[in-house]
Amino acid sequence: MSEKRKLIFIVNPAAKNGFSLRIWRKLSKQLIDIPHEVYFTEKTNDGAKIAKKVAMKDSNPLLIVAVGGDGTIHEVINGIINMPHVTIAYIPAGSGNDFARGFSLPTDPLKSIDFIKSLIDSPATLFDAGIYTTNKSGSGVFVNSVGAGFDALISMKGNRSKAKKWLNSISLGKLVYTYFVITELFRYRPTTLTLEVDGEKKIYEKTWFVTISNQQYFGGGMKIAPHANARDGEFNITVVHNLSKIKLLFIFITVFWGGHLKYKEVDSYNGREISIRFEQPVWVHADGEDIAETPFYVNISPKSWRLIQNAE
Ligand SMILES: Nc1ncnc2c1ncn2[C@@H]1O[C@H](COP(=O)(O)OP(=O)(O)OP(=O)(O)O)[C@@H](O)[C@H]1O
Repeated sequence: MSEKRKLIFIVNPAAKNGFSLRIWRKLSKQLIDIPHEVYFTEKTNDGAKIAKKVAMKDSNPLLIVAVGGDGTIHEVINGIINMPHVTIAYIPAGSGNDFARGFSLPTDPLKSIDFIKSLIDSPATLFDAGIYTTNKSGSGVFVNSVGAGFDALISMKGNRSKAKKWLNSISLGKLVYTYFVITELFRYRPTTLTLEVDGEKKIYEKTWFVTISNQQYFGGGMKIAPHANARDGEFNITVVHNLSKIKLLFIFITVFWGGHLKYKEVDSYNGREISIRFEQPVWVHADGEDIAETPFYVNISPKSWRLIQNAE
């Protein structure tokens, strides 16, 4: 069913080291004749707070467009989960863009505005989200993936790196992650992982990481979960365990096209309720944002948010 939506933009001016703001300045010129409101985030978690506030004060149909990277869309969806009058659209202006890839959206921000303008009042698609709960930092929503172990460590190191800012300014921000993969590989000690998936216990020795995916991509274009489907009411779980550092590096390369699944050290299956515990606490990320340490718990929230996705 088609509905008349109020258009709201939430812009993270800092995403990809200011690229997002430059994009927004260009895009806003194409919006002169369309009524809309704009809000700018100033710090972490503003995306969730602004989205929630806007959605709570207006019960009419809203189209909230997040402008920024995966962290920005992560925050905005956290603010509007389970609010049926809100539909989301996205302009990718960050360094990773896994959300745009995984939800089949245009990855060129300048093309996204035409896409959004043409579909502003068209029917939206309902998608699943994941809910994580940690012991120390409470709970939250994710739409791409959560992960614990080596991948979350690399994500944390990359997010905190000063070099990422500088490299982003010359569009080479992803190199930071490759650098940390290589340096941290020699320090990291894989440990025993205990998963409980829909009531079934699974123990993996020498585990590098576990990723629980709602859609296929993570880490800036790596196809970690080729079988993930954000509309099937399930997560796809990937465990990488019991392999040498050299083989991990080799498998790391194959993840870009999803070739890693054929190796015996990579386990992959679906699940809905998962508890994750490592022998020693390890880092946890949600949609590439650092959130906590293990243990934590994840469950699916089926069809809990709406996205302008395509013309069909
Ligand atoms: N005005 C601001 N100044 C500084 N940081 C901000 C501001 N607004 C939001 N943030 C924070 O910026 C962080 C990064 O944003 P985002 O993830 O969208 O961009 P990115 O890191 O460039 O892209 P990606 O996650 O796709 O690699 C988020 O954690 C967000 O909370």
